[in-house]
Amino acid sequence: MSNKTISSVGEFGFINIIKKKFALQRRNKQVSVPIGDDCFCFKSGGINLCVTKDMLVEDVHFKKEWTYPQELGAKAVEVNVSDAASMGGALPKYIFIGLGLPPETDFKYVEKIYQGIKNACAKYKILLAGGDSVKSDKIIISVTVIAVGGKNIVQRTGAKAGDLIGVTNTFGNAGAGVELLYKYAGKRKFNKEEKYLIKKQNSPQARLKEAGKIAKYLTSMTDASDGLYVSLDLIAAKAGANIALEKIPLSKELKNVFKDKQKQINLALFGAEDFELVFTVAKSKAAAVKKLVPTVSYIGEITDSKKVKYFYNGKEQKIKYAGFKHF
Ligand SMILES: Nc1ncnc2c1ncn2[C@@H]1O[C@H](COP(=O)(O)OP(=O)(O)O)[C@@H](O)[C@H]1O
Ligand SMILES: Cc1ncc(C[n+]2csc(CCOP(=O)(O)OP(=O)(O)O)c2C)c(N)n1
Ligand SMILES: [Mg+2]
Repeated sequence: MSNKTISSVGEFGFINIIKKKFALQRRNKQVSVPIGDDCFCFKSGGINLCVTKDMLVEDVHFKKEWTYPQELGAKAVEVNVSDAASMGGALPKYIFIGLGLPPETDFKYVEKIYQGIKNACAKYKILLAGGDSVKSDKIIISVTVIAVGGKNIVQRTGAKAGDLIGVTNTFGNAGAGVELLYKYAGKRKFNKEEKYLIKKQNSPQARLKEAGKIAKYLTSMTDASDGLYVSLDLIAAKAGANIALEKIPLSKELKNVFKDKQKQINLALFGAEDFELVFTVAKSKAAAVKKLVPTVSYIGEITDSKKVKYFYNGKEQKIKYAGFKHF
């Protein structure tokens, strides 16, 4: 036994250790996308089934004072549907809900979480298939979604030099929302633009339809749960990329509430939880993708430099990771 802590190993370090430990077990012909992508996919009866799990934990992903329980239930579903969307619009079919609840939790509160889960499941035609319920110190919602992959499964890997890097919509809103909540919740009222940013934090919407429309054109894709910077590292780091920071789309609300340009860029790169898709596409197909999903912006290009380089109006900027860390 070593005396290392999980913090010193880090989230990604820990996942890599697990991947290695189970390497032999993964050599299986049915597996089409192994551990390490947004979903695990395996072939069954000629179709690809895609499975994903994401959790929401009180005081890590939300605070009870900041979020309605309905929003929480719906968000727990949306963040998982977002992982299915990232595989090229895999259609979510079944959901399992693991709940950890402090015994003194108001029953009405739990019912409202389930109302949120039900609303989101109805939106995507997902069937509740089971779960587990246990006592815990904090509220935990652990969701597993099983989805049916489309004809084109899109993985995080696959980007080629010369491909354009696209995003489905604006970045930084959800991070801005949570920053406002930390600073001002319970202290003062929020204005309309601030409320817009907070809504983006509490009620993210998976880009499932968009993903399905454009999947056949894409060479790689992921969803930006950990922020645009991490997503770009995931899809581009092995090849390399040049990113034009001034091209990252920002909402007018973000620009009005946070006037400083550098702050806007930091929120876009490191704010996280926007659940927009980040993808790559051959240049010749980029216009077709934009036509299908008009909110798409192209923010850079894949290179063969093995590094993600950032530029602002052509001038290179050194950017260091400054985002959320679980451990
Ligand atoms: N505790 C764990 N045990 C096994 N696999 C894990 C664990 N945590 C994360 N993973 C896997 O590591 C990969 C990356 O996880 P994560 O960064 O959470 O992805 P996502 O942002 O799509 O939720 C995924 O394949 C996920 O299933
Ligand atoms: C109370 C509170 N504090 C901090 C945050 C910010 N936050 C929590 S988790 C997270 C990163 C994304 O969550 P994770 O569980 O890593 O998602 P995954 O990549 O697995 O989909 C961020 C930015 C928040 N949403 N709420
Ligand atoms: Mg996850």
